[in-house]
Amino acid sequence: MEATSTLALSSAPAAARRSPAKAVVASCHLRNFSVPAFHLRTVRGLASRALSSPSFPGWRRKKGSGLVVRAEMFGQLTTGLESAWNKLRGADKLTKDNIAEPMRDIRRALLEADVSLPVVRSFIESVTEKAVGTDVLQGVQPEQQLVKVVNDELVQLMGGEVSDLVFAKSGPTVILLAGLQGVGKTTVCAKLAFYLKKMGKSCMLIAADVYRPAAIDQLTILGKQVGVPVYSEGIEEKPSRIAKSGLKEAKSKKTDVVIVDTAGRLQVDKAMMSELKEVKRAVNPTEVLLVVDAMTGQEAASLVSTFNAQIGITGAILTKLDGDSRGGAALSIKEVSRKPIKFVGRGERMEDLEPFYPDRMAQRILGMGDVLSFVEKAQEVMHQEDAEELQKKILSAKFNFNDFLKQTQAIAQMGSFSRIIGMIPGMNKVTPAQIREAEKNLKFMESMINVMTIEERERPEILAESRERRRRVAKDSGKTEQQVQFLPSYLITIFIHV
Ligand SMILES: Nc1nc2c(ncn2[C@@H]2O[C@H](COP(=O)(O)OP(=O)(O)OP(=O)(O)O)[C@@H](O)[C@H]2O)c(=O)[nH]1
Repeated sequence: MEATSTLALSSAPAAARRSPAKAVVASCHLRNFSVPAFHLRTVRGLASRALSSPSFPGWRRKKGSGLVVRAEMFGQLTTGLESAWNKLRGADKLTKDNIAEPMRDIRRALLEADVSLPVVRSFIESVTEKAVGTDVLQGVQPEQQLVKVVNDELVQLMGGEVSDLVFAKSGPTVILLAGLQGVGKTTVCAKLAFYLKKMGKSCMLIAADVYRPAAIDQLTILGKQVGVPVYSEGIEEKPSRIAKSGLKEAKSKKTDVVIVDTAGRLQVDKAMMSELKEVKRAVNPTEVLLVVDAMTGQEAASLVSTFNAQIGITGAILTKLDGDSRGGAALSIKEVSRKPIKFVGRGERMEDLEPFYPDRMAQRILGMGDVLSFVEKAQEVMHQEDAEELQKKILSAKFNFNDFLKQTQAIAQMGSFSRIIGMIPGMNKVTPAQIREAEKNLKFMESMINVMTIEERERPEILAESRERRRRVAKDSGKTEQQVQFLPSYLITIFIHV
């Protein structure tokens, strides 16, 4: 089954102007509607800019199809998993037999994503065991049920809960960063300081990478950029001594958090490990975090294991996730090394470091917002036949004002607008202010529709043809004629194909 739900977004051009997320989503769907060229150009122009903005890493124009875009972070894995769900279409429950083929697809998708083989094996075993014999929820299709099991297992695989930074009970919290060359360690130092500053902590960076003078300069520049002092003694002193003196200074200044940048090597070697051990002994860190590059796939997971075995670490920071279309590192690290991913880097800007949320990551891998809850909610308030009828109407461009009202009423029954927006893929960047604005716009549109005749509601085109009708609607609803004129084009509907 293809459960389709629609959400009418009012004033798409205005909303798109404020939010790149809306611009992109609206532009994806605009092509199905007859909207005035003026609006089309506005939204497409905005979407085009949004696509090149850092908020949309991995989003691309699809060749030859205008502005239709899709998220490519983990895109390969997402596509692979989709083929598994598709194979279950039409089934009425999950059985050992009918999930065999979808499970093969999932296995292949995970291996192609560069997830390590033992992890894939245990994952498949656990999903199969949980999927077969689970009672399919009332109103949820078997393929949805499998998505839910896979989602839950992915969350577990990536550690279940968010793994927060640990802070020292007294004195400065010391975070020691380690990692191979070029993985983004120095950048992470500054990003982390920026993040902690936003939490209200005072920070100091210590430049203990003495082999690459440029690293000290880089840290100094980044420190300035984020407004955090950088302690350095040049390249003559031993890293452990620099770290120790830096910590002493941080203590005297009552700094909350000290972040130590260490030297990277091209590969793991004895000298690097013994130097790290020495620095660790000198500053007794609260957190030892290994910075790994997401693009190295399962190799990143084995590096975390190696560093943990040799120096003892508390977690990992996964950088360059914005360029990772496979996902093997994010999926393998916890399972292989038993150490959690604490943060992920998703771009070069200082803002592009965030805590690692296994649940959000799983949803992203599955290419969905909180789709399952959305489907459950939608099915509570919308009959299957209605949904299919509506889908046909939309596809044949016969969506009228009555359908629109029916949809807004169904949406109102599903809960608050903000909660529903949060469940929709791609809409998680919409702010509360934008949601309030959308709610206001919906009411604005409803007030115009409420004063229309039955015929006008059923055939929006007669409004477009008759100035007299538009004037009457404007007068009765207290709006301007121009606002009524644009009403049909505001009915830009977002499809959610589940
Ligand atoms: N796209 C993207 N680039 C990143 C990310 N993190 C770091 N980079 C870039 O990766 C490059 C290397 O980062 P550095 O911070 O210099 O790496 P390093 O590990 O300190 O390197 P060494 O000092 O040589 O060991 C820089 O160009 C960063 O801007 C990220 O999350 N996404």
